[in-house]
Amino acid sequence: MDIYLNVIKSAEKEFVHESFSEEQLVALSMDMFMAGSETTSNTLSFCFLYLILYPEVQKKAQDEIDAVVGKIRVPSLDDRPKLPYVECIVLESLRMFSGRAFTVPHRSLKDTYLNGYLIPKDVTVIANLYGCMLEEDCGFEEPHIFRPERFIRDGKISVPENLIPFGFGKHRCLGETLARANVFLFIAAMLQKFTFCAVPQFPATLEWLDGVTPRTKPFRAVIKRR
Ligand code: HEM
Repeated sequence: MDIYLNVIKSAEKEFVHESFSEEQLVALSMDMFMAGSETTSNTLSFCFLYLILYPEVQKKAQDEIDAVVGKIRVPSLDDRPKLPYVECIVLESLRMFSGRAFTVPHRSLKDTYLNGYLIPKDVTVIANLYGCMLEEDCGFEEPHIFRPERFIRDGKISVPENLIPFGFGKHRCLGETLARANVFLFIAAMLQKFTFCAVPQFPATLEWLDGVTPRTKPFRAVIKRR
């Protein structure tokens, strides 16, 4: 923001591209809020829906948080390397959210061959994230099961190359670091203090809604203080 404002101010002194204007800055700020808030909150909705449906995952994360952080101080980003299971819940939640989506549309700038297929100039190109992360033969074993352990190999976190919840290439999501940190802190802080349980009269289902980004259908939970 500061850099952008400085560039606008310097326009009086030197040539600056016309797209640097206050109007453009407002539009960009809106883009950041829209791209950042809905995606992060919908990832968290999928996360908590799955945690209710998979209580054993929740218990394992709580055991890890209790052992590393304890119950008094709030988890911080410094705890991240010591909470690999929570980190894997973040990855699995991103897979479940983004795996129900497509990337934003792009345009091919010139005739391009990809795996022998011609993609002509000026064609709209959209990557199918569902095909990469949730479809039956996408490379993840039993892709519809919420299984954070799938990312642990020989005791270490190992991320397969088709886990691409933030897209890939030049226009890969620029908010990835912020989003992953936020989702991690939210999950760790919530599970440290609360347990999320299903409500027998209103069983949660994996039905979801399409929109700008995918979201869960509203569901109920009993939240118990630990
Ligand atoms: C869990 C959270 C998030 C997910 C899953 C996510 C996912 C994505 C995906 C899939 C794309 C499209 C990439 C492509 O077309 O190849 C994208 C683009 C983008 N994201 Fe995110 N995003 C998240 C959070 C954020 C946050 C927090 C911000 C900003 C603070 C943000 C800003 C953007 C912007 C500006 C683009 C367009 C990038 C470009 O076209 O160059 N995102 N995001």
